[in-house]
Amino acid sequence: MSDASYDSSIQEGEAQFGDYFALLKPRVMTLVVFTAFVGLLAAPVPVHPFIAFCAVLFIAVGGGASGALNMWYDSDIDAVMRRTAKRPIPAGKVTREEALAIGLTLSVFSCLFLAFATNYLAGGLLAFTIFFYVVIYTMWLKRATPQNIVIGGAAGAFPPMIGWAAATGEISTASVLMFCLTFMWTPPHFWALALFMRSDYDDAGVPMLTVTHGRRATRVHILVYTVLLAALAIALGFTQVGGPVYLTVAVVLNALFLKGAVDIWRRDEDASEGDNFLTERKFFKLSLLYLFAHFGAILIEAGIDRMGF
Ligand code: HEM
Ligand SMILES: CC(C)=CCC/C(C)=C/CC/C(C)=C/COP(=O)(O)OP(=O)(O)O
Repeated sequence: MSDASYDSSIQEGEAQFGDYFALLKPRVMTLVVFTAFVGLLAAPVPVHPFIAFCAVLFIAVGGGASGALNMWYDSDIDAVMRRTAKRPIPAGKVTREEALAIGLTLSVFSCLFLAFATNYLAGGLLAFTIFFYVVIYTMWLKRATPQNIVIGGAAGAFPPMIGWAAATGEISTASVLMFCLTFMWTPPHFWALALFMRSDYDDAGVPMLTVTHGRRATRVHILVYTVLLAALAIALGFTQVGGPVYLTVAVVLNALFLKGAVDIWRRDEDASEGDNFLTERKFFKLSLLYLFAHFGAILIEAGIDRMGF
């Protein structure tokens, strides 16, 4: 369970708007929201621009709310890890109680508003996604098993399905395919970060794969998941979400991603310190471009379909 001991260091009135905003994990959520936006616009039904705007806004707020709840629960871990020690709660800017209140309030409002602005399925899916990230991943899996990312990754894969449901009121094959793409992408995305963050998870006692099975096994896992991801991503090119533009993007990016995974796999542990984990850092950055480009291509394909080409 989380420890609130450092809350005593909070000085009243110190928190600024930026500290509360940081609770929402805005940088991570930009790409999450983009995938939801693509899910919404790729759906083959016209959506009024104002409704589309509201839907994306409420999904963004719901995603942010789940980030605040994650920071509330994980404040003990965040205080120990270098990467997260400056977050608003461990930095003493925001109390755990404030983060909990903000997270719960925004969660309830975002789900209700999305349900009323679009439909109950979309609102329900958003609620389930928040529940999955906060309760299943953060409170349970993250501290329990090295498979935390593999199973918990489902949380981050739901947003395109939420967007699609907001537009259509349905779950369809196309939206499930988008889910699968993000789901398979999450483990290599995260394990690369775990590799170059080296001792962080070790210090915090979080059973990430790097900690429980070691760095060598993590490199092998990255390669295996990247091969599976490449097969899936290219196969999607021949489904209803794909087309020539998507296929071109998928072939190029999967070739680069596979090369990155092989470079990581071949890495000599002793060289790690010397080149400052450049290989892993590059792969992590490439993972962000990878998902952005695939979803961008899905959006272009939907636009081409709609124009009747
Ligand atoms: C459960 C699944 C996921 C895990 C465990 C995970 C883990 C992480 C972690 C630990 C970071 C570093 C964040 C930081 O230092 O604040 C990160 C960064 C990032 N993640 Fe993920 N991620 C997941 C899913 C996703 C998904 C689904 C997306 C987008 C669709 C995403 C997009 C990003 C982006 C854009 C960044 C870079 C943020 C920055 O520039 O600071 N992640 N991820
Ligand atoms: C719409 C909606 C509800 C979207 C949620 C999407 C989602 C689950 C994104 C996951 C993003 C993320 C930063 C995970 C970090 O894991 P972590 O919490 O272990 O990372 P940390 O160590 O940086 O806190």
